[in-house]
Amino acid sequence: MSKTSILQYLDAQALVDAARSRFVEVVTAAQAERGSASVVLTGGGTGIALLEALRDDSGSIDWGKVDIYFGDERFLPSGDPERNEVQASQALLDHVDVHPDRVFRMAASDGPHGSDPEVAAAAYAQILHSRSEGEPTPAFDIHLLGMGGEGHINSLFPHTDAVREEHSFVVAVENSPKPPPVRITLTLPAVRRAQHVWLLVSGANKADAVAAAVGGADSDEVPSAGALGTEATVWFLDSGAASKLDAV
Ligand SMILES: O=C(O)[C@H](O)[C@@H](O)[C@H](O)[C@H](O)COP(=O)(O)O
Repeated sequence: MSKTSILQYLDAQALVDAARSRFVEVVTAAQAERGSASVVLTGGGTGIALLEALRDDSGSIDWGKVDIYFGDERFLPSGDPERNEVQASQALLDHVDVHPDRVFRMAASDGPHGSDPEVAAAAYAQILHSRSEGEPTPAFDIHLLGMGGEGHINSLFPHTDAVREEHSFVVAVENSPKPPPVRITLTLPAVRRAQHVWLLVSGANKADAVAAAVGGADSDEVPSAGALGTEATVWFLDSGAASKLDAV
């Protein structure tokens, strides 16, 4: 059973700094052990802030030996500033020596798989399978996650087919309550393939969802409750996001 840790920080900056140094630790340890690492990036303000922090101080990470995946993507034309991969590139990927063949972006709506998000989702699932020697996906070293105020992670929102998906590892979402409406997302089975699942959550508006998830809510109600790593699940919280947790 994976261990869940709840780490509280004064503010979002301290949260991001702590996550950055742990990210460097885990990735460099994976590279020392097997020569490479695999990480899943997330969109959203806190997730992107972590990428910016890594750009400024990524320690001894050999970025050319990191496989980079995305937890979800807004299904928009390539280059659209709303796309997570565009924001991740501006924050980090354009500034470090990633290997272009080891960055796995989810398709754009004007990409090679056309305008059908289901086709694009299936194509990404195939990429994950092709990178994992017979397994459905790689055993990602780290899956980064932001969380919305109602507990969504990636593009998995409460009471949806996507959050209830138990078999597919990548699905299309066509009615996201968080704009834009059409997205591609890893599912909970995919999130749970990661050794380390990290939730980066800042703001008092998320405190209820944090308390519910940590308190054992059902993932259909609070999707982040279903985000569990095979080795460890870590909640990186600022004081606002942690403000509804019972005093220890
Ligand atoms: O594509 C997305 O929108 C993100 O993947 C989404 O899951 C995000 O992480 C949360 O909405 C939290 O976003 P903030 O950190 O900006 O609140």
